[in-house]
Amino acid sequence: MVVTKEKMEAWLRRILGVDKVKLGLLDYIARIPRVKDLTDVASGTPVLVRGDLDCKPGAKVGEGDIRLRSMKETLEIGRSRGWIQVIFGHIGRDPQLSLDKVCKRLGEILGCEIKFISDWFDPANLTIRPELVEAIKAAKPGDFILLENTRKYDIERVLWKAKPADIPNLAEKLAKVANEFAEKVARVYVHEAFSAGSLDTSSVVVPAAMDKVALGEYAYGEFSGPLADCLNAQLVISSGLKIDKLDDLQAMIDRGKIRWVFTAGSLAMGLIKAAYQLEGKDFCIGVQEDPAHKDQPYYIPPERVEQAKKMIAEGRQKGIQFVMPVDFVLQDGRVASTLGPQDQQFDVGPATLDLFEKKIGEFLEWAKTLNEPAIAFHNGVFGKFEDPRFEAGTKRFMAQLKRMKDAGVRVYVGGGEGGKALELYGQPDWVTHNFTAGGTVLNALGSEPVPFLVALEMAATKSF
Ligand SMILES: Nc1ncnc2c1ncn2[C@@H]1O[C@H](COP(=O)(O)OP(=O)(O)OP(=O)(O)O)[C@@H](O)[C@H]1O
Ligand SMILES: O=C(O)[C@H](O)COP(=O)(O)O
Repeated sequence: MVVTKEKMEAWLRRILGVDKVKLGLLDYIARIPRVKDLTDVASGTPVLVRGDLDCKPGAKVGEGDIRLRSMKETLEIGRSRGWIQVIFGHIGRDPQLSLDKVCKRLGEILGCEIKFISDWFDPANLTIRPELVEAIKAAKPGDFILLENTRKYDIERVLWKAKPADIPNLAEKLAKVANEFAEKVARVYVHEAFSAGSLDTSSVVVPAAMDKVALGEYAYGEFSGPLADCLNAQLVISSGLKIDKLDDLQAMIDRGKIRWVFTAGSLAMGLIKAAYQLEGKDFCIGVQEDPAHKDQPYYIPPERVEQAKKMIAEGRQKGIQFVMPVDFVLQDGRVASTLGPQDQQFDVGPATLDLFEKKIGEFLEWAKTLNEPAIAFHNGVFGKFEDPRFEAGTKRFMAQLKRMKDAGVRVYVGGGEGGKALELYGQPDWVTHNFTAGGTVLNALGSEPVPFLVALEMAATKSF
């Protein structure tokens, strides 16, 4: 389908959330076909696969390549059907980063040579280079081609900071890019990049021009299995650096199942301040509330404290327990239960961990009263854990995940930094499932839809 500028404007309004459609995660999953459903795509057909390539393969297969292995089932389905699969995707945020090592490792996983195209796009004319067109022509059924880092080209990143007012300017260029892919690369598109939650052109624009789209088997399995289960979590541990995770927490609470909220990390300071203010008192959160730090990721503006107050007040009325830190490790390593205006917290203190352990015990008692296993979702880290001075909170709490799992709770870790912490301080079997993505998981459970699901749903239902 050729995408006009007007169609692309409508498409971008949905992608950027200007036009909203109220769909839940399960609606998206029901409306998007799976790769298994593409039974009428003939052998020899080129198929674009948006891959989960953002990883650092270690010395041998199995090391640092879980995202590549997660694509195997989908790629094998395509190979068995004789498709010519053109895999593309990003690595990191630096446009200079190369996928050459990823290409080699993917070849090892699939047991074949993968043709690597290092320069496949002409950014001056927004066209696909002849090298790629020739490579597709020369490919045999079942072959794989892998394209260099999509973020090498500026057009991949134009939507990251786009505002609604930019849509008319961007629509023509992005329509051209989508049409180039459909004309010169493939008209069938498979998304097997569970972690690609950003507004990359490859995953949120290219599907617009495709005749057929589908979700890969791994992505489908993650959404319809563990993520669908997390929608019913009764306990959430919301931690990390940035206060905007409050929106996601609110969305989880609004779904109505949450009964216990544990919070830690720098974002918890906003909730602590809010809880004090609800009692007519105040609590200094140090530099995190100092407007001189307003450009820092840990800054908590007054409106976020107001938002937290409303969340706590309404939540308590519904019977939700909010469990918050009571002591902190400060910038110089001091442990304190209060902060001065120049202080910054970088970890929770030992009294907090004692409190959290006691409260997990209470949760487990409460969970025994349910007719089915309880569900817990853990996101983020309790402090700046990469620095050994501030790792104790994140490290010690990992044992509570195991404790819950051992007691029969289904325990999920939302990838990202929390997932890294589990790998560092725990064992994979301490939890029911550790997601291979952070941002996508929070989007799926939180306040904003997953951008690539919005794109795939529009492309599948031709509703734009
Ligand atoms: N006081 C703090 N509390 C929590 N994290 C902090 C703090 N200070 C610095 N950080 C750092 O911020 C990062 C975590 O931030 P954040 O939770 O926003 O990350 P994320 O990548 O979104 O994580 P996730 O994907 O698990 O949600 C970690 O690298 C952590 O070390
Ligand atoms: O590592 C990730 O979480 C994904 O590859 C997404 O990366 P991004 O946050 O750079 O879009």
